[in-house]
Amino acid sequence: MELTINHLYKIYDNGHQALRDINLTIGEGMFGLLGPNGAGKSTLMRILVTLQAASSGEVMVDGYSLSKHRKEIRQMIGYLPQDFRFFPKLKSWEFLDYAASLAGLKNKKERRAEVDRLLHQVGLIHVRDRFANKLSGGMKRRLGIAQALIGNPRLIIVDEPTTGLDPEERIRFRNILSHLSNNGVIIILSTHIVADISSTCRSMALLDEGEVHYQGSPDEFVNRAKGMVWHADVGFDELKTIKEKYPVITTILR
Ligand SMILES: Nc1ncnc2c1ncn2[C@@H]1O[C@H](COP(=O)(O)OP(=O)(O)OP(=O)(O)O)[C@@H](O)[C@H]1O
Repeated sequence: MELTINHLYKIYDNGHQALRDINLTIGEGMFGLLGPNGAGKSTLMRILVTLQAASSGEVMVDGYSLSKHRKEIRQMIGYLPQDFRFFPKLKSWEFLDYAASLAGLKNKKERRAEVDRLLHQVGLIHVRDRFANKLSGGMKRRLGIAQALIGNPRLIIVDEPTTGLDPEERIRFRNILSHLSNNGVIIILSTHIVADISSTCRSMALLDEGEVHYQGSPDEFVNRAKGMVWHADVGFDELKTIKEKYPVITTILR
């Protein structure tokens, strides 16, 4: 299983160039995509899951071309979008059951078994009867990843799943992904948070203003940055000034 991105560009209708000549080769395991707000991470992810077309360039997944074999590639994909919402008034298991039936699991008994397997996998079996929109933030993200796992996808794309989670839930979520990544699948994790990547990903890319600025191992990335990285809580105006003076690796909106 391999994903290759060659000379990918995205220019929005308003002329904004969101991706510029992206070239990446991503193998099995967990791949981290790091970058500040507006770097182009979600744009890249939406292109990879076929929700949005690139302006030019090519993506190959396991020998299939994204432009020519959308159907085949869609069958391989599990996706947790950044702004994932649940239907109100559905219990956790009902939500997954509905998502599984949309995904083509017609047999009711098999579907129920699959739903319980997924709930176990993400540590939510004890809240299977709780309404999905009443779960904690971390539980909601785990239910989101459970829906992304329906049909055993081989390419799992997760867009900023840990933003806003407390440290314990963040680690729990990372561990679920890390565990999944040992099964011959590709997991692409987009995040603002360096620790999400350094603790779990085999390789990574740093994206900023639509361009790849680093590609390689998280260890090397952290080593290169040692002694040169600062953390600061700043307002929008101050951030502008800082950006003019220093390279900003990542930003988190509070
Ligand atoms: N539909 C659109 N039309 C025009 N510009 C867009 C559109 N969607 C996104 N953009 C712009 O493209 C750039 C990249 O956006 P994108 O959402 O991919 O960034 P991101 O790295 O995911 O940021 P965040 O972490 O804030 O979600 C941003 O400057 C954004 O304003």
